[in-house]
Amino acid sequence: MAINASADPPTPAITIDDLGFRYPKAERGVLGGLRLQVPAGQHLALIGRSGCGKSTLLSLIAGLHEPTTGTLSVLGRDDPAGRLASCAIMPQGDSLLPWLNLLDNVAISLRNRGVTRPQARARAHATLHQWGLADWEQERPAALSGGMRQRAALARALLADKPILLADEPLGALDAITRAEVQQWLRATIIGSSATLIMVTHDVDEALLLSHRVVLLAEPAPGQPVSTAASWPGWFADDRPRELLLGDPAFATVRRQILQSFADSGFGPNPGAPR
Ligand SMILES: Nc1ncnc2c1ncn2[C@@H]1O[C@H](COP(=O)(O)OP(=O)(O)OP(=O)(O)O)[C@@H](O)[C@H]1O
Repeated sequence: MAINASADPPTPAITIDDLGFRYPKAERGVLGGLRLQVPAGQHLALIGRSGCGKSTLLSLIAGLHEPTTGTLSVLGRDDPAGRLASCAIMPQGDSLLPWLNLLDNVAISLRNRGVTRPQARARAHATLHQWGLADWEQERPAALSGGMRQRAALARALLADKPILLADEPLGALDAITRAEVQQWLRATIIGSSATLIMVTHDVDEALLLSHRVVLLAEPAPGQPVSTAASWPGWFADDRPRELLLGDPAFATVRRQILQSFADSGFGPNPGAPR
């Protein structure tokens, strides 16, 4: 990941101003008064209680929904087609196609961009090789571990070569040990990507490890639409190994602050949520 070293402020890839959104026929809005700027190349982690609107926000950015109020632009385009054209989407789960082998699952991103089948397969093979998955490229997703599937899904999303990657709980289905391994691997792998990443996660450590900034979405008061409640710097630019970062007292302090803010945001429907 290139760190912007110039004195100029980084160009925003995504600008969200006073955004509100209500699903058709819903009694109340999901999001309201939301403001957010994501500089190009930044990794942003979105956290918030279940049902607070994180996936909805990703869909809005990708042009799959339209704001009810306010504005939202992606690389200067506010029309849905223009927003969608800039975004690769990694939905919850790995979303690999079960009837295709790994090679064709990854190659599909390039085929969608008009690349010929042989060329798409050659590039997919090179990527799978680079990511340690080439030995499994003829296997179907069901024959692979969860960690392998997630890596393949990420390879597919990155090969789409879009400037913005929207990932909805990309590691959510993994067990704790595999998840830690994939987090470490991801830190090393996406370091060279210039993509702007917006990632939803329920894991505060993961949010801090994989992002430059962590943003909490929460209701400002009970029953009100969710907005941006707070944000903290993330640790993605710190290249120390994951275990060292987790043991760093400064990291632990920010993690505590985030968990406290999360607890204080407990107006939502979660049973037993602290008030
Ligand atoms: N298609 C839809 N129509 C109506 N309401 C919806 C629709 N999709 C989501 N919602 C509602 O919008 C709210 C936000 O949902 P969303 O999936 O964005 O939350 P989330 O923060 O991503 O949740 P989670 O962390 O559990 O995945 C929820 O109350 C949900 O029930």
